[in-house]
Amino acid sequence: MIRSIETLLVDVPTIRPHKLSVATMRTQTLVLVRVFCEDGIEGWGEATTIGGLNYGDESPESVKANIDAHIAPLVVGMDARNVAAVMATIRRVIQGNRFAKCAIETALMDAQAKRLGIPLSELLGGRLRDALPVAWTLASGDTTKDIAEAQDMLEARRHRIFKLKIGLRAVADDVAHVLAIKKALGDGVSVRVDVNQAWSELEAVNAIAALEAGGVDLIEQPVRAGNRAALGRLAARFSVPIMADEVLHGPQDAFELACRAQADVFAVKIAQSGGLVPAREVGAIAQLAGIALYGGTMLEGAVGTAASAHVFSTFGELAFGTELFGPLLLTEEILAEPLVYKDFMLQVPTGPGLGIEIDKDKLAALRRR
Ligand SMILES: O=C(O)C[C@H]1C=CC(=O)O1
Ligand SMILES: [Mn+2]
Repeated sequence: MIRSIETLLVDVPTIRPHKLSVATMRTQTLVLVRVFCEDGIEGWGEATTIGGLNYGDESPESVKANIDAHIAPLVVGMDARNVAAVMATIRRVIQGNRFAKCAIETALMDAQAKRLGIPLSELLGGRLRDALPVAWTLASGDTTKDIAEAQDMLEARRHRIFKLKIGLRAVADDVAHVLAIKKALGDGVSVRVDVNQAWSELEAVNAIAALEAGGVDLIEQPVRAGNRAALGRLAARFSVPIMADEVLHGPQDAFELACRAQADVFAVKIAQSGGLVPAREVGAIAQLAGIALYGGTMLEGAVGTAASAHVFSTFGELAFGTELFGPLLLTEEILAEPLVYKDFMLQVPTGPGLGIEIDKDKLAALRRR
């Protein structure tokens, strides 16, 4: 039985300012959810977003308030061992709130997998890989600093895929910034851009032509999420793959984008999808439609990152790798044993549940009062 649900906000400074077209992050607010079950087992989930309400339509505070006031009272007392039934009730009764739903589903699945003594990935059909390629995002706002940062990552064998955050400056300046980085890093390194919806279709046409010619190998959400037709026209026009991110809020969007061939690649995010099972469904739709997969992040900490890793480990095809570097952007570690990043990959945890152990003293010291 689900005995109680606790929600925590944890503000952690980032290692440097992280500049997106929609926000400059200096701290990240982790939204953590802990489900206590009658049998003594507890599960953890996460509903972290980016930049308050700058990125998505749920904020850390709204997630906490809505879980505390609406979701927890709905499910306390239900059978914790029947995760599907609990989630079906939540999805029937609660509108929207995809991040909150994801955190609850993660915590319930963490608890259930611990109960069964298996890694969470095995509740989702089973893993096909034990390690995932991990991109790093260059977003210091400064070309020279970004190049130096990328070179350090290459040398440390931590990342060899780089995603550049653009869309804040004039288009020509952004293009020059990207091409300078691509030139400095060379052919063996994958350079991609994430525009976070900042361009008009016309700006996108001109910029993508230059980026494609310069060897950039992926263009993420160049135009606003509401303009799916423009995304589809860009996907048809260019050979460099166009990736859907903000437009993709779960299986229904995945289905519609796939039907209209409006993206070449899906950035699958567990929270944006509304949970771990819906994220698996987004992956299944992509695979049926011949759309390539990328494992995305909302810059979650260790809990959401581990949960994402379990989901992405079940994907048969993951052509563009992942960007599960969230914990590495933070100045504080909240796990007793950090997640393992080595040889350009994140190791998918192998222990029961999420396979992580929270440092509770650390959390107690960091949580918002
Ligand atoms: O993809 C996004 O839009 C959000 C996020 C992912 C990596 C990063 O730096 O920001
Ligand atoms: Mn993105």
